Amino acid sequence: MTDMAMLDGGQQRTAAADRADPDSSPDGDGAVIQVRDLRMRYGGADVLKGVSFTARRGEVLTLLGPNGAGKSTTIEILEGFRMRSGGQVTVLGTDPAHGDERWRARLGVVLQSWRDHGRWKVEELLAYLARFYGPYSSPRRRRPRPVPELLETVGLTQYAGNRVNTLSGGQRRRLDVAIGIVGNPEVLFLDEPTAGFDPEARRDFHDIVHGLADEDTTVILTTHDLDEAEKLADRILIMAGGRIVAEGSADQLAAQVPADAEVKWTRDGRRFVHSTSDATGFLRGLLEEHGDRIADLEVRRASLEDAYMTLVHRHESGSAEEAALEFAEEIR
Ligand SMILES: Nc1ncnc2c1ncn2[C@@H]1O[C@H](COP(=O)(O)OP(=O)(O)OP(=O)(O)O)[C@@H](O)[C@H]1O
Repeated sequence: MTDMAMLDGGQQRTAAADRADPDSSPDGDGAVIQVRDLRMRYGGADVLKGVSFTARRGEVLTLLGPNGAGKSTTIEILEGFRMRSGGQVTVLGTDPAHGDERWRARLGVVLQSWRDHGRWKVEELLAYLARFYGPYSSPRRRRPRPVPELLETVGLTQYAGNRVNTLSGGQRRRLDVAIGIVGNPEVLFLDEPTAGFDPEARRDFHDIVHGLADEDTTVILTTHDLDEAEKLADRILIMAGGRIVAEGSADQLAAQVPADAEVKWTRDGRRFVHSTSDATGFLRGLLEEHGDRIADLEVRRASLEDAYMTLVHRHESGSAEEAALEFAEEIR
């Protein structure tokens, strides 16, 4: 379903929508999203095998995992675009399988690049979409965002009058993001949002996500960019084989894997590199032996990339179930 199809129903809203406050509280403990034992089966294949997690208001959660891990399927179920095979899911207190237009108006979705309406001008398209959100505005959450502000936020002001089909790939992706946030969502879903972004656009996008989180928007995003996950996420969920095999901040994840630190230095103009499980002891010995002759010293500890690679390799060598069980033990 496209955003447009999703929004067309919203046009039929009655005055009742204007009267009610669409911003009800999240679930009692502050959880905006609750997922318990989520399962998905396509034909005979189980692609989600019991996924559980929660997301709080204003939290940025990143789903990481190799191709086919089940990230998009999870997100699409939360968005209400896909019916699950089992488990319990609530988003803003509603089961996505039964979400109505009011509920949808509180979500923002950035799917694959916006391909329809190529002949529309950027600001016309945004203004058109914006008006569907008006009936769902509330004192706590104004809807929609004003289009000029939106254009400024995503860096498209100078392209406001351009037709959508003349935008570059990265500019279109910026437009996708603008479409995702035009309704000032409480929960924003982003499926690989920065694919095709240049470094500056990527940094602008990171600023947008931080700004949204500051406004108490919960952001769930998938990415294959570990650096991006590290920069953006309050919490990272690593998925493999239809399960969450690890969860935590980038630092917490890095601490979970046994990985050596890498020590680099120069001595008498020569460059050296050494891997060690005891960086402190190694450095003590190095300085005792060579003292002032050591220069350009760098110590690189295990990173998110190390943690990710270790978990993915475990999965590829068939021990994802073990990793998931270990993880389940840890959080018990
Ligand atoms: N409509 C479908 N019918 C059958 N199988 C599907 C369908 N959609 C997805 N799958 C399968 O479900 C599994 C999970 O797919 P999903 O798209 O959720 O993975 P992903 O983690 O998002 O991958 P990627 O990183 O490649 O986007 C894959 O094995 C995929 O082939």
